[in-house]
Amino acid sequence: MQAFQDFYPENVAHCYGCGRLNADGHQIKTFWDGDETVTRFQPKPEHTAIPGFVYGGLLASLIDCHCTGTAAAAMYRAENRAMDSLPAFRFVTGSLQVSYLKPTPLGPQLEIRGRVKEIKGRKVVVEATLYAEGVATARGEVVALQMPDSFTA
Ligand SMILES: CCCCCCCCCCCCCCCC(=O)SCCNC(=O)CCNC(=O)[C@H](O)C(C)(C)COP(=O)(O)OP(=O)(O)OC[C@H]1O[C@@H](n2cnc3c(N)ncnc32)[C@H](O)[C@@H]1OP(=O)(O)O
Repeated sequence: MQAFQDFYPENVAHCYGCGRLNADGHQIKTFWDGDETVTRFQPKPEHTAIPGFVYGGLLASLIDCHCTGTAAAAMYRAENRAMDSLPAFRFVTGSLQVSYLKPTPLGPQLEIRGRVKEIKGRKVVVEATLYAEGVATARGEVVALQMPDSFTA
């Protein structure tokens, strides 16, 4: 099954968090699960904050890219379009808010689940919860905006 990120056009597929063409990046993969979206990610030992626990910046990055991917997929769904149809929707982060609820243990695979809160014009608001072994350890919200033309290099 193809992930949302597998549909990103080449010129927006280098993001450190989600770009499939960024060999050194996280290359997250996000899928629909009913009305929710899900990403699973295995942190590495170098993603340490305090020994035994995951660095919060990584968690923010996972939530960020999970939500921008969800925003793009949700816009396709709202318009009843296939994700490989043109023109492509491209989203960037307007704002990213993260609350760290509990320390996130380093070791288990993490699961991020997202839900679309609002679609309005070029804006999609997505909320996400990050779980370690079924326990919610972080929660976030992203305001994703369709990328203006000025963003392309
Ligand atoms: C699946 C198939 C694939 C298809 C293909 C997909 C490609 C998918 C590529 C992904 C690629 C990786 C993405 C990674 C995530 C980053 O790491 S992206 C990098 C970090 N983000 C940035 O650098 C963004 C920099 N900021 C900007 O470029 C501009 O400020 C923005 C965010 C585009 C907004 O500017 P704008 O479009 O002129 O916004 P504007 O028209 O003023 O406002 C529109 C609405 O958004 C709201 N808004 C605007 N800015 C903000 C803000 N900063 N905070 C909150 N709300 C805001 C406004 O209040 C307004 O809301 P309403 O009044 O309509 O309710």
